[in-house]
Amino acid sequence: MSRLQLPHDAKAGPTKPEVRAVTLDKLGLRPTDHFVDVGSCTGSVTIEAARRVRRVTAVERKPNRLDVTKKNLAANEYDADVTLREAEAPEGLPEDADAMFIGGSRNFEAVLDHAVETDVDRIVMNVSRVEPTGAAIEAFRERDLLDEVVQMQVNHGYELAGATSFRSNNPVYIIVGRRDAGGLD
Ligand SMILES: C[S@@+](CC[C@H](N)C(=O)[O-])C[C@H]1O[C@@H](n2cnc3c(N)ncnc32)[C@H](O)[C@@H]1O
Repeated sequence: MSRLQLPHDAKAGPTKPEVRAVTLDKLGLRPTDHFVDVGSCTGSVTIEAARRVRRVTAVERKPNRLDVTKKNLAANEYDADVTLREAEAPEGLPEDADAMFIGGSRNFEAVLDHAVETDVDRIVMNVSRVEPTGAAIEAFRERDLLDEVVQMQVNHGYELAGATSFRSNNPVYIIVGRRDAGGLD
């Protein structure tokens, strides 16, 4: 398939390509999965998942951002059946998801409760600020979901005085959860 295209922009996205790559790897998506993207925004994760699984539900609370998800989906090739829902999760979440990405952190505890109640197998949440990261790790731990926490910092090279220097992006914390996880090693 062609490279991911995101011709339409939205303020809070996209999840950066390198972070997406690790996030998708940790989600361990399978062709038979129903995947749910909480806070789809530009749709970058929705589209990547739609190329890997049979069914995707994208939930976004802001109508203008859900519209960006829709337009960016239209600019890409994918095979999945994709449902777009304008809602603030846990509202709008399906009852039969296998894997969930939480890119939007509002109500994340209630979202995790829904995931536990509906037996979601794999959950990944990305957070960039430190205090909410701590609260999210604790929420995963309390629900026996916590499997791994990855801190990721990406630096991109640029030319400086005829040589290469690096510009750093802010670090991102990738919290990886699995049903009945045993906690961190
Ligand atoms: C950091 S952005 C996610 C970026 C997205 N993964 C992308 O690649 O464009 C977070 C998004 O989640 C949405 N959001 C936050 N909490 C939400 C919730 N509980 N339900 C639905 N959307 C939510 C915000 O409106 C925002 O668009």
